Amino acid sequence: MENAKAAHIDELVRVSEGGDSRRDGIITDSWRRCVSDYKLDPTIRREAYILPNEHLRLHRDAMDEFLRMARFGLESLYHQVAGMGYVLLLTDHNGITVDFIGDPNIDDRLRRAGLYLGADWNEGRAGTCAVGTCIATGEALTVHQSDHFDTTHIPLTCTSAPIFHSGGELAAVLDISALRSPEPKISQYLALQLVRAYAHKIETASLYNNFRREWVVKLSASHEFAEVDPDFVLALDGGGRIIGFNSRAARLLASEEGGQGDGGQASAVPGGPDRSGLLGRCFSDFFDCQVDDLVRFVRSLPTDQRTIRLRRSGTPLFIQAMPPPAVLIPRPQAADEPQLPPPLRAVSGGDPALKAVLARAAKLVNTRMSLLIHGETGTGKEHFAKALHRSSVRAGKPFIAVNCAALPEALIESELFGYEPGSFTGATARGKKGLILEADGGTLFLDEIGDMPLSSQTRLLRVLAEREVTPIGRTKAVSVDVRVIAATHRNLVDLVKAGRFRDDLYFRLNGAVFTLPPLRQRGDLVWLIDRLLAERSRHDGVEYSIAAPALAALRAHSWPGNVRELVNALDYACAVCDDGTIDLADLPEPVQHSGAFDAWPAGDPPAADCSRHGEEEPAERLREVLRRRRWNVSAAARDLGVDRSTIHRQMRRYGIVAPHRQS
Ligand SMILES: Nc1ncnc2c1ncn2[C@@H]1O[C@H](COP(=O)(O)OP(=O)(O)OP(=O)(O)O)[C@@H](O)[C@H]1O
Repeated sequence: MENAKAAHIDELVRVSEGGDSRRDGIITDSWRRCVSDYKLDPTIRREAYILPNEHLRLHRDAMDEFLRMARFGLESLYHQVAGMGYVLLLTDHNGITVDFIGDPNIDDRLRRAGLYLGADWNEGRAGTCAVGTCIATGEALTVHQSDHFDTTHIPLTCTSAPIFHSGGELAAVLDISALRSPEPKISQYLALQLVRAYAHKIETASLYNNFRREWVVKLSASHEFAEVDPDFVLALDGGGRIIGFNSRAARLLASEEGGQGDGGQASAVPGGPDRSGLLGRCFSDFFDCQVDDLVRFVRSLPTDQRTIRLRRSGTPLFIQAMPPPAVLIPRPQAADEPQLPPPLRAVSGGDPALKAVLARAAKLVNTRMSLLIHGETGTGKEHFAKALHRSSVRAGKPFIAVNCAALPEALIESELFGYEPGSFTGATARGKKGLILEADGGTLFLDEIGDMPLSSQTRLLRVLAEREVTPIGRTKAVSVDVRVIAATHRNLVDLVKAGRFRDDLYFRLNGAVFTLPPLRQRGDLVWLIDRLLAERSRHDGVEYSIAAPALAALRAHSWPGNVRELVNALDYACAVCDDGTIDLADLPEPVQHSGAFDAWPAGDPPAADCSRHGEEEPAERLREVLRRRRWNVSAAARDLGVDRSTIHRQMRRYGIVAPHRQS
């Protein structure tokens, strides 16, 4: 053994003085650095150095989030090599071991060898070693037995790979080491491939984590792997500029710049990723694809047809583009907004027309006045009536809803007013209380009141005027305390004119008329989608989210069935989507096909979609996105999942002018 050490020192001295060596160049270069740069003396043995706990804590704290994220990668790798005598180390960019997994049965031996938490493997202190030399070169490598500079470490075999931050700086080193191993260095070849693969996984996971709110482009030579395990990953800002990359992407683009076009062989370019040149460069400088075309790739093109080419080498790559998730932020209540009772506040996300309706309704919740709600089918008339009821002092009493259009004319009176036992043919022996009396103390909601027969209207009028009901077959009236809220999608004035609706009933009802806007005019569609999905998530125990193209299609749809249609569309989408993410293809056909991508670029959105009170909200939203993206139209288009021409058209429509174009 002593002879072996002496021979090792001889070799070190000879090589560091410029002599030949059969070792890898990366090892002999490191030996020479150790002697000339770090002034290490090969004849002096240095034991492994373990940092005191308080110093180690500082190193760990500095990379807390990264450590949490990398831990899963470490554990999966350890699982792969369990029982083979390996220890896993994760060091920071200084070579300090900040995480470690090893066999606790040999804890003491590992600690003595420096294969332990807190060990310092910087090349300047430990000499040539896998971690230190990996830090010095940016390369993955194996430092096997006598490759080590310091004779203390000669028994070890250590293999390391670098993990880079998304901007190219070294973040950490992943190392897999063993106290003993077979003599030939080739025995560590698989360890080298494994450690490279896991370093790549951790690096890419960290990139996804850092750029959750930006475009992430995944590229691979194989379409099957482009989604699940891409080689090359880039993060782009809204303007299509590169704001992050994994090291394979950096190597690929660096080699493309150098004209070598290595076709994506990740390890072909020595020296680690290009740390300076990529950030801020345009995606389209490197690929034959304008960044605006990325939108196309998140749509329904089959994965095996989603290819782009590197501009210089022409190498084809399969692409997957992940748009930023839709930003669904509930609007905070402005300080000057009137305080609404919570059930009424929950009806709107800030649509101006609806806000005015709710503010007026809040003042009337506890009056005895009858109310009339007008609005297209599915606009939420009953929903609003319930919110009024829940906001009132009657909240603890019944809310009885009657659909006048669904009740047969012959039954409407007996259902509403009730009857005495045996008062008419077909009457039950026990009689019936009637819905109006059922609602005593509470609210009676008469849906589709325009369909109520004239005779019933007369009796209803009496209930409203005299606050009493006379059940069929009874002579004496029963007093009743109900708040009547009626609703209709019809024009009651036209019905009055046609003699089909009593004018005195109309006048009694129309003291307080609320008109609910159709969904296509509401400016709080995104809020409503968010709210409905949150409800659904709570109900199903699944966290639903919505992809930008799907959101764009929902925005572009004209919603003839109003909120009911939206509820149904989202129910359907939640049922068919995978992993809780609603994509364009998960929406019902009619919604998909009136989506922004199909309908808007060809022409303006339907004029009816933006009538007066609906306009403020989308205009403000568009202005906000443009401001956030510093008036970069392409970036705003990508955020909203539409194309640039749509944004320009919408800007003209709402009179929005970028500050640098204002005269
Ligand atoms: N603001 C809202 N928030 C959540 N869900 C809503 C909202 N408004 C309406 N809905 C839902 O939309 C659907 C239709 O609402 P509702 O039945 O109240 O409409 P309507 O105008 O009374 O319909 P119709 O005229 O056909 O009777 C219901 O499932 C309701 O729960």
